[in-house]
Amino acid sequence: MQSEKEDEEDASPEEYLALCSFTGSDSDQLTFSSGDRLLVHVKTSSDWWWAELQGDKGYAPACYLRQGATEEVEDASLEDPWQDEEYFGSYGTLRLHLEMLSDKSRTKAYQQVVLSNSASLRSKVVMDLGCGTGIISLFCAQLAQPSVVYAVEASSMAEYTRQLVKQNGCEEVVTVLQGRAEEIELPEQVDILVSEWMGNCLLFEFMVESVLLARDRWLREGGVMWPSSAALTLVPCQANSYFAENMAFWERPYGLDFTPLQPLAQQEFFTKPKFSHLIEPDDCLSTPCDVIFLDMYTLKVKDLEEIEGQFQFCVKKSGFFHGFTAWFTVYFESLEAEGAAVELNTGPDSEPTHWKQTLFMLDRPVSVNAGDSISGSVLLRRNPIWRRHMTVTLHWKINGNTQETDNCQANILFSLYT
Ligand SMILES: N=C(N)NCC[C@H]1O[C@@H](n2cnc3c(N)ncnc32)[C@H](O)[C@@H]1O
Repeated sequence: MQSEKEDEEDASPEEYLALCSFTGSDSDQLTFSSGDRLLVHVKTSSDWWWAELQGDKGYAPACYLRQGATEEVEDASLEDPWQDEEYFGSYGTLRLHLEMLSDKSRTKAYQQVVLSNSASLRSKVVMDLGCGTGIISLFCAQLAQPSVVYAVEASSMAEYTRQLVKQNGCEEVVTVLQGRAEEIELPEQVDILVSEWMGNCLLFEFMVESVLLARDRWLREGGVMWPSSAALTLVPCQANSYFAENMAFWERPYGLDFTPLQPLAQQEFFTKPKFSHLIEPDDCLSTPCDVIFLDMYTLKVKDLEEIEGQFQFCVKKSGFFHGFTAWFTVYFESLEAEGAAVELNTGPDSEPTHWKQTLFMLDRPVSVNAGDSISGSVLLRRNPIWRRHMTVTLHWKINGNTQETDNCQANILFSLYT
């Protein structure tokens, strides 16, 4: 591999600054510290570059590198690391709100939460964080009798939300406040903090940070968080059609041999997550398992920097191990002592949601047999500069139960940003 890269290397490599430390997870990945200056020889893909540090060469994650001198990094901090203009700009138009409102599983789950707790919501003070068009606040006013709902929305959608509240006769109960939840002032503490904050792989967008800051500032002692907890679920899976469409395709297109393009296809298509993947239950090679659990009462903002979960899967049927699929479930505890929780499960056994699932492909498929074990860990690491982004690193190892399965292991790193 190194020799291939060497003859691809351009004459004038570019100098990049490491914005944070990275530990390479196998022989062809570089390890470097924040502040190191790397020479980038080949930008092999949008996510991985072939670089050099003090004579060592290997792949480096592009999102960790920034071109130019140190003062540029200070400039980076002057740029908005939350990219709020773009982020809240996107929520100022209807496209994303239409997608969320059209998602019946998601929206009806919140409606069910309000409905099944309507008696206990009487006279309560509610905060709907990131209310968007105000749908959850309108459910509260329509299906229960809270004393007030503070509907907080940072984007320009807030002015329309006010109109919707009036249009639906809820202005007595619902007060719309435009601003970031962590910056606005409320006249009182709240009994319930409800929010629909989940992004791809649960955490992408990191709106959850705003929810935690608002919890610490506005949720009264003994108040309720909706969702109350969240779980990220993982399963090793086959992805035959995705693999066929993006890799096998190059075997004999129109009777020609295009296989020299397969390494390019692997880099271009399989080194980034596939959002909105719909896994068939049959594609699961094992029983899915929750690898990360978040308690919304105890979770702290600093915990979000790195969240790690372990897994151990027993392969239940032979097939091709193409990758891992991830999804999440959030739970809404009942306001009544013995009441049943409501859950919103975005996995393959539930009605599809707009999040669907996320597929992480291996560099190359491994054939596995029933009884083999796939163990390892998943690490969600928040981007130290771009605060709505994160990387997902999957370390995995196969212990074959039979001679046929070659015992192998690898680590794959993915960057989650649009
Ligand atoms: N992944 C999601 N559920 N995104 C929903 C995001 C909704 O919450 C709004 N929002 C996100 N963060 C905040 C915040 N800190 N303060 C107020 N509104 C917010 C955003 O404008 C959009 O209407």
